[in-house]
Amino acid sequence: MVERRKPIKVNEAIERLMVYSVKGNQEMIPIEQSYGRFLGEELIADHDVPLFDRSPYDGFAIRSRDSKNASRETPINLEVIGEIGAGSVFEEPIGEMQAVRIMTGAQMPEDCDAVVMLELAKEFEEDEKSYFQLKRSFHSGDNVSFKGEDTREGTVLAKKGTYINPGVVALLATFGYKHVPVTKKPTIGIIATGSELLQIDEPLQPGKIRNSNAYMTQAQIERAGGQAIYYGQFSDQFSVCFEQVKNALEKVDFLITTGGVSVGDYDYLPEIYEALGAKILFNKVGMRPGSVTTIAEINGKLLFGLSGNPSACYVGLELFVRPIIRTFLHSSQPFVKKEVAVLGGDFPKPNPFDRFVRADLTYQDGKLIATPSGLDKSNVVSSLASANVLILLPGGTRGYQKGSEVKVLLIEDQMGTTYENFNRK
Ligand SMILES: Nc1nc2c(c(=O)[nH]1)N[C@H]1C(S)=C(S)[C@@H](COP(=O)(O)OP(=O)(O)OC[C@H]3O[C@@H](n4cnc5c(N)ncnc54)[C@H](O)[C@@H]3O)O[C@H]1N2
Ligand code: MOO
Ligand SMILES: [Mg+2]
Repeated sequence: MVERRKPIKVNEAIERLMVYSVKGNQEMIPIEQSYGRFLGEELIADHDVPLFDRSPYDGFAIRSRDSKNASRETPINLEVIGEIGAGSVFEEPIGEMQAVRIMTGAQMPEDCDAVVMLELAKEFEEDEKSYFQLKRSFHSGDNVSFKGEDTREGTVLAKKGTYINPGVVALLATFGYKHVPVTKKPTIGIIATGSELLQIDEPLQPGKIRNSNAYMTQAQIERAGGQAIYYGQFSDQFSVCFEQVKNALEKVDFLITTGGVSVGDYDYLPEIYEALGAKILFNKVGMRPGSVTTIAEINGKLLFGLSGNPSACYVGLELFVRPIIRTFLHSSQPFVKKEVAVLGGDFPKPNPFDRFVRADLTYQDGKLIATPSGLDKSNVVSSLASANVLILLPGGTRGYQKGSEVKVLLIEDQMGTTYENFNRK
């Protein structure tokens, strides 16, 4: 008699799993390699930015009070006594009706408090001295970029666990991080099981398929911020797979297997968990695809038994492995971001389980439109390539019509969300 498994809800599965999430340690890496990593420490401004008042324009630094009476009818002439390019400092005193030619980014001379753009100054020479004519008055602070206006010393600019995007890289450079503290990537082993699997470069043979899951999961792990270690593909033999799983488990932070997790004659993963003495957290989830996703724990280490079916494997990884990777990286938003979209095509298939439909998200007239990206079967691989979201269709309905409001999971987004937001109905 085949084993009857009792499905649990997706959120219940996530909650059981997250009990075993762990957080990683820090390492220092060169800033050039920091893009796409996760901050290992809070980023706090240790000085004001800018550190000095500076000119935001090419122009003339003036003492605003000298311009008080300037107007179209009564223009004034200011003498230009020097010039400063960005990176230089003008230290001489500036007297009444005097100005300094100043370039964008240069530090304001101490005696000046406003900048006249070059376009407003009519320059001329007289008695070998330089002057410009000005036809309007300026207030103190006009056209000055002030010390600390960008950010103040002591401000927390990014939390530990923040995804390092190019903007964060700019901040790191601004504060002198030649080396950046990041969290070490978790190592995630991958083992593909299946006697039908061909190596990627083998010619096709009757009854056999190429192993796509191994490479797909490597890419997904990298997108999530982990370090994938591929341990190879193995035929459906208990002893071979058991040894591989046992050995790989010792070397990695988490282990993924694909295939062999259902109730078939050659699905050996359940026996392997038993032989290892691992605790099964769940072996059936009320979702499609990926209902067979099985997660076990041994000595605090998680073993992700993902389905062999490519789409089920893909969804299982995004829902269960990704938050574990992101939590390891100290992200406070480890879950896939959820948004509201309009369903771009009918989805008539009724389903008792929650369904995660591969879909393509586009923008039309200010709305997000999510359109299923191909055949919605768990063993399908072609609908994955153009999928940038998973449409979440709650179970227990007779299907969904085009135009319905649906929730979508943004699998290409890097910012993520909290469990509370992810779980919100
Ligand atoms: N009697 C039942 N049969 C099945 C059930 C069930 O509840 N009762 N569940 C079905 C569901 S749902 C899924 S999903 C699959 C899960 O199967 P397994 O996780 O055990 O995976 P396999 O049997 O090894 O393979 C399934 C499928 O995927 C292909 N595959 C496997 N590995 C790869 C790979 N690395 N790259 C590409 N494709 C792969 C494999 O050839 C099979 O076609 O079970 C259902 N059956
Ligand atoms: O795990 Mo299966 O994908 O529900 O078809
Ligand atoms: Mg199977």
